[in-house]
Amino acid sequence: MGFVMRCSVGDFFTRHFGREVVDYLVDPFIAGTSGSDPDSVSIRQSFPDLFAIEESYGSLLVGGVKSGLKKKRDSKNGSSKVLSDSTKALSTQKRPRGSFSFVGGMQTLPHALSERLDEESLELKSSVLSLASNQQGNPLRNNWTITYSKEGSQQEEKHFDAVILTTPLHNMREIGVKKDGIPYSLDFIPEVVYQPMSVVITAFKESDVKNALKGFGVLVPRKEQKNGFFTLGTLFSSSMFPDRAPPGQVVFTTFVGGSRSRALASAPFDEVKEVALTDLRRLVGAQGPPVAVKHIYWEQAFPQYSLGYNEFLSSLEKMEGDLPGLFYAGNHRGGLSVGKSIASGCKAAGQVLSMLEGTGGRKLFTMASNNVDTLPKPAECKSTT
Ligand SMILES: C=Cc1c2[nH]c(c1C)Cc1[nH]c(c(CCC(=O)O)c1C)Cc1[nH]c(c(C)c1CCC(=O)O)Cc1[nH]c(c(C)c1C=C)C2
Repeated sequence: MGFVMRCSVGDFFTRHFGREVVDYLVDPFIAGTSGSDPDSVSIRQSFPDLFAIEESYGSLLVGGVKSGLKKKRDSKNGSSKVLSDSTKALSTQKRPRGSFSFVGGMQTLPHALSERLDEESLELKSSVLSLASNQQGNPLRNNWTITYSKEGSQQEEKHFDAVILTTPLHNMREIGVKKDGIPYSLDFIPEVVYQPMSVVITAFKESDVKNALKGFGVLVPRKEQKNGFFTLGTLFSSSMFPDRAPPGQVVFTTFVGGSRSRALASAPFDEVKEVALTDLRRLVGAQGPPVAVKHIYWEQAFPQYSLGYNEFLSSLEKMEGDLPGLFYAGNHRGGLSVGKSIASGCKAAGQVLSMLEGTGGRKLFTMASNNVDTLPKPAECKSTT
């Protein structure tokens, strides 16, 4: 059981389908959904349905057939029995999938959120220096003290009933947490690996791109490095979201780096741009110079859902148990996507509300980042897909 719990996506698919499937199907999928690689990520987190089938039936084929038959039987009988955790995963109804964005890009979301907050509730360009909890007295009233400095100026202190933390965990270690005046060590929380990523956005004249840009984009298997392809993949951004390019132009978003090439992710602009343009020429037939190029480097773009992810989750639960009123949410709890991150935040907000219910508590501090440095401007918020 321990082996299955810590099994990687690569091991799992190699065992069931062989290494070629891993190299040419699973590897690009993992790169395109996390910037990681099949041998470093947990099967349990990445493919929970397949994990549950193997756990329940010992075989994907037998499990697939039996769970299919069971589903048929259940729907025939109108059965609404309480299901075990593993069979719940198998019977969960398909949710609609796909990418989404907003008119004006993803920044529209934080803009819209900031618009709804008054000035006093939103502290930007601030560094949190310490988080201190005082469990004596009424445990649910004002027992969190946040010390922070705004734009490097003098320290300020504020008191809250609850704190939702969404920073990467290494930020939290830097901040330092205290419980009843004594430092509370977070050393029991396993280290989280973050993938670095360079994102290169290029615009071309439509007439300079030979290939038809059908679908989401293109993903590159790691094995293709031997043939001189060094990007992870490219999204056809203006095919997915037409408002991203003016008429007569197309826009690509190319990803470089991740666990596949950490050093390349942080290479200088000219080098990363050349890698992106070389692949674009060969993959989509982009000719001539691009109309525009933009490069963004994210030192810690995505947290990796490593093999020990379950131990990581247990340690978060221990921390929240030890420090009542502190909740952890974000893209390393329950999924990387924007939708799952929003769901994680909503869940934490719900937990705070139920904790405060009946206590008269009201004050809530959400620490979205230790390094927020731009004041978002309000913008229209419309879903495009
Ligand atoms: C090539 C690199 C990357 C591309 N997108 C991302 C990277 C690292 C980032 C990313 N894409 C998705 C997620 C959310 C994953 C999740 O937890 O749900 C993240 C962090 C979504 C996604 N991207 C692709 C698929 C199939 C999905 C899942 C969609 C769904 O759940 O329905 C494929 C894909 N990603 C990229 C390309 C070029 C591509 C396919 C052509 C770029």
